[in-house]
Amino acid sequence: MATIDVRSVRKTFGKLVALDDVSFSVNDGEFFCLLGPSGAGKTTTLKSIAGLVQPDSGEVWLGGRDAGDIEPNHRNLAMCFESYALYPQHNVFDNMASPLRSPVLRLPDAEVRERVGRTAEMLGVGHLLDRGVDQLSNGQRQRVALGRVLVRPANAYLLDEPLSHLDAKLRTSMRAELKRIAHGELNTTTVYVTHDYVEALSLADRIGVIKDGRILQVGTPQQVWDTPETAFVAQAFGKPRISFVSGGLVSDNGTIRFISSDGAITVPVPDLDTTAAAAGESVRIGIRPRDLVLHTGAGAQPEGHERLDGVVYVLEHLGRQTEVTVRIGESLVSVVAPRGDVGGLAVDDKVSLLLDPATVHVFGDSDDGRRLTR
Ligand SMILES: Nc1ncnc2c1ncn2[C@@H]1O[C@H](COP(=O)(O)OP(=O)(O)OP(=O)(O)O)[C@@H](O)[C@H]1O
Repeated sequence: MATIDVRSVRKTFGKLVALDDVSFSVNDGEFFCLLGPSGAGKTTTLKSIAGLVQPDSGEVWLGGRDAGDIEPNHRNLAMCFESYALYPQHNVFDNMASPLRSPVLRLPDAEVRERVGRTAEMLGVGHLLDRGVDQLSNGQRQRVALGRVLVRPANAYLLDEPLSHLDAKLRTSMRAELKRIAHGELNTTTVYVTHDYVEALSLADRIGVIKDGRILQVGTPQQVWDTPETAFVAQAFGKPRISFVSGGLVSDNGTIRFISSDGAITVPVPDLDTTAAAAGESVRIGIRPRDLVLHTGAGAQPEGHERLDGVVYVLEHLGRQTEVTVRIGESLVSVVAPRGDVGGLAVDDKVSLLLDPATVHVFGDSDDGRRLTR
């Protein structure tokens, strides 16, 4: 069983705490994405699993065995780190075959041919095996580099931003292929490091969100999107980003409402976790731009929706849609609207936003503020 258990791992470099009590488990065959900003500790976590970094404390278990007892080159993990190079003087076949011919594996020629052929087909470079790597496009080169990792028989793959050097278009197409491979032919435990939330949402079975060396949340893409545990996790997903408004909770005839600090925004909070928060508490609410509807006067207001009145602050066209940032009192709240709906709009025009209170996220009033809605 190629399970990976990271248990309370702490790693410091001098005074810097790179990993602070990091724990998570990856199931056999699972595709696990570690998502976080630069410097969060993603690579250090991967290197701790690989045995290339020695934790100060805590343990890594592989397949139910304490990896502290297993030398790094006996852990049977295939890794690809951000900066990998191909051998420019060799063709695609030899580049992909080299890990299999290494002293650790030394597979027989027939098996090398079979594995390289199969992996190259899987990555769409089967027709390029005889080609020199200096005659490949960037995207083809990236596939070959990934192929060098995936060709190896391994208990798990550790992939560190394997698509980061590709331009946006190639990234999107490689992401789609990786998704197909990860959930089809690959079927091997994988830890995939990225700072790109779209990559994590589209590839992962589960995502671990890491910041400042701490795991903030582990969950399926649906879970981290629907019920982010902290304000930081909420703003790590989605573009445009979730809008935050600070204020407090008040009791109003038995229901709890949120009121912004300047009193300009007030919405009921039907899903408040009353064991965690009560009236009088300072909080911030998060509203995702796609959970709002822009209302410009025409048409009836849907039942159960709150209406927030404001003025257009910024209009930004995103192809067929437009991000409209609306100023409501002192708060800025974004909404994404079909471009056709904003045709005549200009800065300072009066608009309303319609909001279903069930979509409002409530957090404690700081970046680390915990989720207070169920
Ligand atoms: N060998 C080292 N010596 C000193 N500090 C290090 C070392 N390796 C990592 N760090 C520091 O530890 C922290 C975590 O680094 P790490 O490379 O794990 O982050 P990351 O999330 O992978 O970032 P990025 O996305 O930029 O690669 C950073 O502050 C980094 O500067």
